[in-house]
Amino acid sequence: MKILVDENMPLARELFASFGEVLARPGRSLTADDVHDADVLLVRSVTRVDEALLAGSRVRFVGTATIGTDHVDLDWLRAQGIAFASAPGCNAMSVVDYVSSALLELADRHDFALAGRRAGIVGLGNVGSRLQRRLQALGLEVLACDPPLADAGHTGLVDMDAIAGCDIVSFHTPLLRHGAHPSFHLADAALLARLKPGAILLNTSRGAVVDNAALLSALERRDDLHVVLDVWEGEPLVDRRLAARVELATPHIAGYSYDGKLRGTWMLYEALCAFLDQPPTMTLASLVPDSARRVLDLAQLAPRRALDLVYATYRITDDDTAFRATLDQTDDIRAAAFDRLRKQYPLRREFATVEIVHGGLPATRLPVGEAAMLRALGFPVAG
Ligand SMILES: NC(=O)c1ccc[n+]([C@@H]2O[C@H](COP(=O)([O-])OP(=O)(O)OC[C@H]3O[C@@H](n4cnc5c(N)ncnc54)[C@H](O)[C@@H]3O)[C@@H](O)[C@H]2O)c1
Ligand SMILES: O=C(O)[C@H](O)[C@H](O)COP(=O)(O)O
Repeated sequence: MKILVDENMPLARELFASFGEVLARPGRSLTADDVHDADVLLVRSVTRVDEALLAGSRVRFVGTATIGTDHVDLDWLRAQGIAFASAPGCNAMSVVDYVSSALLELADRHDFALAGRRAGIVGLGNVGSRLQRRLQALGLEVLACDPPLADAGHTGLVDMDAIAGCDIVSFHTPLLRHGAHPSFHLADAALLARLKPGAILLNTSRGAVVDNAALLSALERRDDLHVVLDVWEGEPLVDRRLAARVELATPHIAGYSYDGKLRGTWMLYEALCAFLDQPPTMTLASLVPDSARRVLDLAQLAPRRALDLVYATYRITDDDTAFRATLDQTDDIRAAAFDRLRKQYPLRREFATVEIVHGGLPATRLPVGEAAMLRALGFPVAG
């Protein structure tokens, strides 16, 4: 059996070699020629999977090691009887860690407290629901808008009018161009105009959920919005005028924790085992190498504010700085740099996996306030 995988998928050889020959290729430039004699195709979000790629090929199973599936023509796969699997929730905590870091950074920069602010989450699925819990733990009031969930009878949700009036608005919907609740350009000129002065807008979903041209024109007219963008219309080529006006700009790496990427590959391994009716012979925990272990030593941190605790683990400003350094290059070089930053992304562990110690020893009997702060941020603290 021939298994073609995106080269940006950690531990794919280790996981799939028992099924057959594993070939790794750059996902963005995969062609029908690369794919035609593969039996299994495993991609990430940068490969458009449709009739043009697969017609006439041997592929019987397609997996995407991502949450989003907007790059896959699911109807066509279904019509062809090609099995499909994605990785729902694989990197949701990574996005929550990213958004937490962004908000703590902006609160520090502009000297305001997050507690007591009102956050509006658009899309209360795997990411949104986990983010809701994190923000509530940090003392924010959280409203959520999710019309498909409301249609299904979920209560306590609000509409976009209520979201527009929040201090923080964060998008976590799939990119849907059709259907009852399309999300394409959900943040359009009208919604952007309704955001209150000082509002924080974050998009970590898909670039086109926010109308990028409308956002640029809003930011050219008003300087009272704080914007954090991880996803962009036209990736890998980003509008640099927009990037220049955004406070934190990153190259689609919110979900790029090591845990999130590995979990994505793992979920496809489980799905392929089920498809082939074979029991899994490995465990996810056994795949994490010792070199990926990350320790946060509280004795080496002073002061120990929430931002310091987070930055000892993940510093969003490093991603922002590295991305901005590429923006004055020619279009070709910038687009290549967007993909290179993602391919060579430094190892980042999710807060929940970091070992908390004090002076090298397991951290027991932490001051109550400190333990509560660590817990609210998602670090593994007992109690
Ligand atoms: N930047 C990144 O690295 C990164 C990482 C993970 C996910 N994502 C993106 O974030 C999206 C959300 O991830 P998820 O795991 O929470 O997905 P999910 O499918 O678990 O949840 C999406 C939620 O959005 C809701 N929704 C759908 N249309 C809506 C609309 N028009 N308005 C409001 N809500 C709507 C759905 O009902 C669902 O509850 C993914 O589809 C993916 O595109 C990006
Ligand atoms: O949908 C997802 O899971 C995320 O957007 C994911 O982080 C995308 O990463 P990529 O597939 O582009 O490597």
